[in-house]
Amino acid sequence: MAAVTEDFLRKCQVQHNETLGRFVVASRNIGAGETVLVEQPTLLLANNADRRCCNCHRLTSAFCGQCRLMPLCAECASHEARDCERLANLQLLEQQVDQLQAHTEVAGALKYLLLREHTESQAQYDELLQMESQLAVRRDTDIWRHYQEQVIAPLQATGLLLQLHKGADINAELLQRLLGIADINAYEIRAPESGGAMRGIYMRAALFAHSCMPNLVTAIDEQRHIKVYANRAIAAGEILYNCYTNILLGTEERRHILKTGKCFDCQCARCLDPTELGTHLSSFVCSSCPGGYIVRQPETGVWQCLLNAEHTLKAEFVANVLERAKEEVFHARDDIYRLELLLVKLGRLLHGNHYIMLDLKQHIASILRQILQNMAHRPNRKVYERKIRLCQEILLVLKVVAPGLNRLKAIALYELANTQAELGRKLYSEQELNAADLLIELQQTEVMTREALRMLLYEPISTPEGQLARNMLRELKELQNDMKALQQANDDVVN
Ligand SMILES: C[S@@+](CC[C@H](N)C(=O)[O-])C[C@H]1O[C@@H](n2cnc3c(N)ncnc32)[C@H](O)[C@@H]1O
Repeated sequence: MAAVTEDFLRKCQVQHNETLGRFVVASRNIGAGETVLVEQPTLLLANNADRRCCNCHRLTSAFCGQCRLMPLCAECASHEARDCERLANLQLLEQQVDQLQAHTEVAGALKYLLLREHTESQAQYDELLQMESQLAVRRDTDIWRHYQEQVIAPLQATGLLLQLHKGADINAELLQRLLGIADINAYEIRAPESGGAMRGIYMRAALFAHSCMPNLVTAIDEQRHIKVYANRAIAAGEILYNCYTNILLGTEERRHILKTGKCFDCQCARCLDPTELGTHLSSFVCSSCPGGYIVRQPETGVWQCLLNAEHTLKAEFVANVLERAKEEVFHARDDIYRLELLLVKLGRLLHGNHYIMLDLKQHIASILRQILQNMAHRPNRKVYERKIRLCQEILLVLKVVAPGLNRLKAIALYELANTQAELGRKLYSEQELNAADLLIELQQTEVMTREALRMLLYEPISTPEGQLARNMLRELKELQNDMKALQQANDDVVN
């Protein structure tokens, strides 16, 4: 595969303005689901503080026996030969090697620097240097000082830099720039171990601007190729937006992540609307007004009731409640009774759609899924109904903040469809539903499953969502067979 597919060149145009820096615009109409870009990573990096094998990317504490500077796990015999050879040729004393090995983040910086060591990768390095680093904003901040201590000082102290190509040019400023480029532009990608994360630098995919209501979806497959596709129809001239944060966080949290991690203030429609487009993902309950909700006014930062502006909350109180709520959610993890109690308790303070309430609901729904999958638990009707309700509540919010094709929405819809079908079958087997009623239930399941499948069709096959889409297709066929059999049974009864 070419580093960047033709799609990008045919459908996109890179522009520049004061606010966004470089950004991407659709140069022609793009249909929902249409691919905008498929790209290989230029660099794969461990998250700061993780040490990963530079060949297989598993966590490791071992180093390559040849170059001694790149992490290499016991199962991998070698890594990229030209890099290994280049590093092995450096004149370093044992204690200097020890010093470099002791600083985990040095390996990531070396990956950048190695690009400028080889003529074949010089162009990539030059292109990389054009990426946004937010050097001015990050200067003298905590992360700046951290990199100075953990990466720059060891590289300078050991004299390694001076042995590289035009080594005298590699000063602290250049290194901060390279490290900033990784922080500002990298995509989080799945690491080999379950639940682990690492980072990938994709030079074209990094150009998309951010919105909390994006018009793009990104998916990263097993080979770590990124695929970017439209989540809705996009007209020529529209800016293409990705979402750099979790879409189900509240405005203050999303903006905090964007400010501290990516160094900008998001001004999208969702961030500027105190009710978050009516979802109330950040709203508090007003204890004085029945049905009143307290929201943060973006211009003043004041937390005010929508029904009576004199009813306010102090920002410190809000921050305190949220901090304690997050702690309680964390401690209640996996305990469905504690989670349900917490939902009731927090529901007195937070809107039912508040992002912490949604997080709780997602936890409870996933525990219920496990209970329902294990028939030994003999779940009763209430368990099914509870899960159905939770899925519906989560979906209501997702439909607003993620109106187009969206993985989370697809999964929630599939969960809902499945649970409804299971409940229908259970009631039928207990003779509480007749064949005609079950048929109606299954017809609804079919509609929902098709809709969920439609949203996952564009996912690369080797992603978990791509696999889910395959399973859904199989289940849809089984469902259609069941429906035919039921229809037959029903017709026989009627005739
Ligand atoms: C991943 S880079 C995007 C490409 C970058 N604009 C460039 O010129 O290389 C992220 C940076 O783009 C800018 N940016 C992206 N989305 C933005 C937005 N919605 N509002 C303001 N700045 C944004 C910020 O400077 C941010 O640090």
